[in-house]
Amino acid sequence: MLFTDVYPREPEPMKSLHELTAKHPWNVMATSTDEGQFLSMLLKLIKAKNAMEIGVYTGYSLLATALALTQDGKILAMDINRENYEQGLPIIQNAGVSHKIDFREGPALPVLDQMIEDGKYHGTFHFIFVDADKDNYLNYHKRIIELVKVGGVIGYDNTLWNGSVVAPPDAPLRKYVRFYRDFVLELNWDLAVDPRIEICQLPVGDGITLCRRIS
Ligand SMILES: C[S@@+](CC[C@H](N)C(=O)[O-])C[C@H]1O[C@@H](n2cnc3c(N)ncnc32)[C@H](O)[C@@H]1O
Repeated sequence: MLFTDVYPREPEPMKSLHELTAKHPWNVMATSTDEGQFLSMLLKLIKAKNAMEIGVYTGYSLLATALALTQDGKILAMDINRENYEQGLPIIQNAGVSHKIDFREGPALPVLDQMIEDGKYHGTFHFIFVDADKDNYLNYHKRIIELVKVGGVIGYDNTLWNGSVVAPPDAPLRKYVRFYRDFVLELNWDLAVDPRIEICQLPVGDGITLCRRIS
């Protein structure tokens, strides 16, 4: 992400990053480390085999994940929009990893509910990446904490939410950033006190919080 994505657009010449951060210090929280590279490294380190992704879009993080899973790895990928997934699919196919992907079109919550009800998926996922509707992150957490293995990892994307999580209440935020900020803040608070996990919030991309299930 570029700092120009974070900073409210103004009809005036671009200022230096120094000037912007001096005026709105939360901008420094917007970083540009590549999320795909990070996921790839993490998944290889933990030797992830069974993964899930909520929020696929055109499949950038999905491709990084599918490439990094073990040879026999599988990823359940969910998104309400198949068209976007299909746009990126040729690249996934060229990379030779499409056989690892089980794509389901539709909202993720009912699928998770079904998996919980089935019982056989409890504690089976090595890695779960959540990058979808921010207002549902806590609903996802309630469910996927049951589905991830003890010792496995959940990654929540956008937990710095354009740096807005530390912006003052009257900060000039874009409308959608302001709308979802409270949901992200609530998630961050809840994760911080959840005794079932240990967490680490990283300034990768727009902020990724890793949660290792400990009980
Ligand atoms: C930020 S994009 C995902 C980007 C992708 N993870 C990447 O890094 O390349 C968010 C996606 O979440 C999807 N989404 C929104 N609400 C959803 C829901 N209730 N269930 C599943 N996917 C949803 C959107 O359709 C969108 O494609």
